[in-house]
Amino acid sequence: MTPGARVAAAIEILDDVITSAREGGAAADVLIARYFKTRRYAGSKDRRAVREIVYDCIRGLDEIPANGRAAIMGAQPSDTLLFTGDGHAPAPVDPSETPATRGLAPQWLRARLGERADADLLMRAGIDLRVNALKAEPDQLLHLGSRIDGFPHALAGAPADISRRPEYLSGLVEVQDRGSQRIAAICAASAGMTVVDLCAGGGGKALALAADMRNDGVLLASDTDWRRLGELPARAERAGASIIAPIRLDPGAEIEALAQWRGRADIVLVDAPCSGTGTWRRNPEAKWRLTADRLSQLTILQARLMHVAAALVKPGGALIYAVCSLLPEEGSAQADGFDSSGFSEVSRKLLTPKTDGSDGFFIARFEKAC
Ligand SMILES: C[S@@+](CC[C@H](N)C(=O)[O-])C[C@H]1O[C@@H](n2cnc3c(N)ncnc32)[C@H](O)[C@@H]1O
Repeated sequence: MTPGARVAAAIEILDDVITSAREGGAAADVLIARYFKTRRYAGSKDRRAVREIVYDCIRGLDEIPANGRAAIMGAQPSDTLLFTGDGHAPAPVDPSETPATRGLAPQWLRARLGERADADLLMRAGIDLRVNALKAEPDQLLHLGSRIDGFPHALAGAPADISRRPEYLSGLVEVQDRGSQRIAAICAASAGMTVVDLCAGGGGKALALAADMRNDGVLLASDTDWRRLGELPARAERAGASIIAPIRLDPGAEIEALAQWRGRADIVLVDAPCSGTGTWRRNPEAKWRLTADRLSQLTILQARLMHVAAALVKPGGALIYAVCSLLPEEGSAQADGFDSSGFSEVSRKLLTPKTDGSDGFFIARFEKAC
């Protein structure tokens, strides 16, 4: 592909990314893969170059742009020189066209993030691994990454093809951001406990908890997204995690499904559904998908799930609340508003890409009086 053809391809993909962000469609990664599936003439260098243009545009613009051309004109003005109309290059710029504006995120979100609206939120992230303590020790796997101070199971800088490597396929390592590993550490699960991972999704944290429990005890992994939960058994098998019991929930009827565990859990993790503002390094277009309405629905759900979780904790047990968000309404305000009687907050932590090299997370631990 010529440089002009690459930019034209990026424009087409950006048009799709923009429509998809407006309509709640597929993520940018999926759209890029879909685009190239039907364009076999594009080599790996072309794909990489186009992908980079697309992501640089998404990272570099504040509000959702009018279209792909405006995105390139705003974020990569030098590429506008390739708008020549020759061959497969984009048509020349029309004087009526306005470039999109550069910036971190839409204005309303920047205002809510306040001082946390930092460029590091959108920097490219490396791949962190969690060494699966059920099967291996970090020192055996230093060829896959380097150790990170303060994260006993983590390796940083894993190769991009990690999911095809034998160490991954045989469950010695999981791909897991160090921030997620910190959440599991704050849970402090250990052998023999009863642990509930209330919002388990595909089980990333549940697998870390199973390793901390040394496969001894009861570990319930529940979620309302049955498809995501359905990924867990195969992942657990690969990791050798034998104590995870998936539980399908229906929204609004979580307590009923978990009734037999009321007041019995040593630890309940609420890895709550959230805006994902802490994961923009990996999904930068999420900044264009979030609306104030969606955010307020999420905060209502988060508060309700903390309430559900509180009912499951036994005297002397703990509730850990976590979100991959840096918005105060999903983090500190939720912790401040949690008023279940008998609980007291024992720690809270904000992880950010800038200070911790992790995705952005808010994590609070509450303990129930004995
Ligand atoms: C941040 S994700 C969890 C990620 C997961 N813990 C992991 O480590 O991979 C939040 C999850 O909450 C789930 N969720 C949404 N509403 C829920 C509800 N009412 N009860 C339980 N889980 C819910 C979503 O389906 C989603 O999987």
